[in-house]
Amino acid sequence: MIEIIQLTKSFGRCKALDNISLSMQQGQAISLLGPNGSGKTTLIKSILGLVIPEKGTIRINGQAVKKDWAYRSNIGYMPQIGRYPENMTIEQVINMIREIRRDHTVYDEDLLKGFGLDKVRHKMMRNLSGGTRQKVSASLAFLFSPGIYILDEPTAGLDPVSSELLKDKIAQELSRGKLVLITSHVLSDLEGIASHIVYLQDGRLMFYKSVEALQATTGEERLNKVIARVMQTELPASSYAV
Ligand SMILES: Nc1ncnc2c1ncn2[C@@H]1O[C@H](COP(=O)(O)OP(=O)(O)OP(=O)(O)O)[C@@H](O)[C@H]1O
Repeated sequence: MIEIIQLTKSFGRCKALDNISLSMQQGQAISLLGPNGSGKTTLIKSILGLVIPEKGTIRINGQAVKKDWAYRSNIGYMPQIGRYPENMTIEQVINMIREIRRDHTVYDEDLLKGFGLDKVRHKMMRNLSGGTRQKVSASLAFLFSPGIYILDEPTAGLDPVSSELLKDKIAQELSRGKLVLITSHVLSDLEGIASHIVYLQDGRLMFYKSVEALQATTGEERLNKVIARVMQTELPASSYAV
């Protein structure tokens, strides 16, 4: 469970997050949406402790995250752009991460094998295509079966078959009661996965609602139509809440 209470983060005069409060539960797939620069990555990085907010509280499973980084071992993070030592092979990178996470002895290698990375494990990271690099990032995020997944544009650069494989894996983890926080500008990629939508704009929370509720109020079925309809409508302040 992730609780965010009155979170504010500024970069100079730019308020990247403005008094954000959210509560996300296990078994939910929360899709973080909003235009470029609306604060999505800043919110994700705040949860991961990679950005330090000037105000507010973040609690993971009831524990405030300030200064205690142990909580991060329960989060599988797939960054927008994965950065790895370029002179290492895929296998060396995976082994290095396994070594860092020595506490784990059981691995979820579904994606690693499904993407066929075991067959190209001797390839140098510097020689990988963008999509293969994404596959490495996805495989690492899922390797330790965490309780929480934070996936930043996970399907960007993946071919359709790999994208479906990843979506199936996300659905499987959701059925096991995991919490998934996911950003994507491709709404069709979130179809059938997202249970809730968080919409940010200029660092502010515009709304946080279940997909079911949004479908009911807009009368639309498909996610891109739902969001388009919501954005056309002037939302009253009362509908911003969960
Ligand atoms: N390290 C930083 N230094 C200065 N400004 C930053 C920094 N990181 C983010 N910002 C600013 O904070 C705002 C929110 O950025 P953020 O990356 O969170 O947006 P986003 O919603 O993830 O965008 P995108 O959809 O393009 O990935 C932007 O105005 C951005 O320029």
